[in-house]
Amino acid sequence: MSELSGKVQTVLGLVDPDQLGRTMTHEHLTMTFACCYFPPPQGDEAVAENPFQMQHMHWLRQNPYSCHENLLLQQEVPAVRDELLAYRKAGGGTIVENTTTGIDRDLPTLKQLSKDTGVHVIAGAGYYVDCTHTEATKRMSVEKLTDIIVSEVLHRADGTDIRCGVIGEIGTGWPITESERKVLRATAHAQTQLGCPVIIHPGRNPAAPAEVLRILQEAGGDISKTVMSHLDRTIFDDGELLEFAKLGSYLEYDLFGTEMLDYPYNLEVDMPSDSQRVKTLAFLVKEGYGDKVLVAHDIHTKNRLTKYGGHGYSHILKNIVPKMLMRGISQHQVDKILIDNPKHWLTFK
Ligand SMILES: CC(=O)NCCS(=O)(=O)O
Repeated sequence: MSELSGKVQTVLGLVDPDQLGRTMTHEHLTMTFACCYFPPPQGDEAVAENPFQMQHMHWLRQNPYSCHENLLLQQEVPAVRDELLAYRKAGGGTIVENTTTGIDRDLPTLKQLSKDTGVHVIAGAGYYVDCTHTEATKRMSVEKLTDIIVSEVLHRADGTDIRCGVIGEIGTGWPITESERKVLRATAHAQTQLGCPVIIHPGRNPAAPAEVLRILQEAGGDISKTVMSHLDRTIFDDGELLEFAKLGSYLEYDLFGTEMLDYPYNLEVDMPSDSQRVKTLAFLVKEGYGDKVLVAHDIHTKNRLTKYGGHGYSHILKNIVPKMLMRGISQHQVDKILIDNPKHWLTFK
């Protein structure tokens, strides 16, 4: 049995799973999203250049990816530190920080933030989507990728003495590219060796989540210890959602706080409101999937920080939990979603 077995690995070391408390399973504390810049609507170029003014906040909420500066969350460490202190005060205990290679993972900063605030932070191993893979990454064999991912969890990552506690978010697009397929196979092989949690960013197509699980399963991955992220912008039909849920992964609704009319990466998508997200959680609980649901905000742009009038990392604890209770999700079930399910997922086998 490895020293990781039965434990959770944070950036400050191993902890007992019961220490985690309320956990957001998909956040970013420092990263760049420059890879996913989307040009502003015609005529809005001037706003995009200088958007951090009161009168532009609505524009920024509707067009978060159309302003270069908004994509540089790594410039906001002091604000994020304040947010984490507020998160603790609101009853939060742990954050899974999903920044992987390709979007500027910064482990020393994560370690310092955890030390400064007392929030447990769990870092992610592996690679984001294809457009962030370097030529060297694209040339690697599955075996080489597996060795790197295993080493980021078992030994250290990015030349630091810090170890990752989950694999992911592993980025995939739609269709899934050859390089992303290799990373998925490496993820499954590493998970087999380590017995560790895995978390996936699927492409923006309803078929994408199941296809990712198929690739992982074929490579020996443990689907019951895998989280499918971003379901709120990926699967919309209740029947399709139940079909997907049957495959056995965790079901993550992690865009709480994001309300926008036109989702630029796929205009077919109608981004749900927070009320609609809560309704879907209640549906999944009623259908017997209460042990599989996870929630988060996936903060990855500046405008979502409270400093800029955003909802911040405490939005779920402060605003969504009361709404869940109001819509008939029991306190016991809320505790499962916030405490028990993350704990079981994050504990090494
Ligand atoms: C950082 C990240 O991957 N966020 C997801 C954004 S998306 O629009 O839901 O794909």
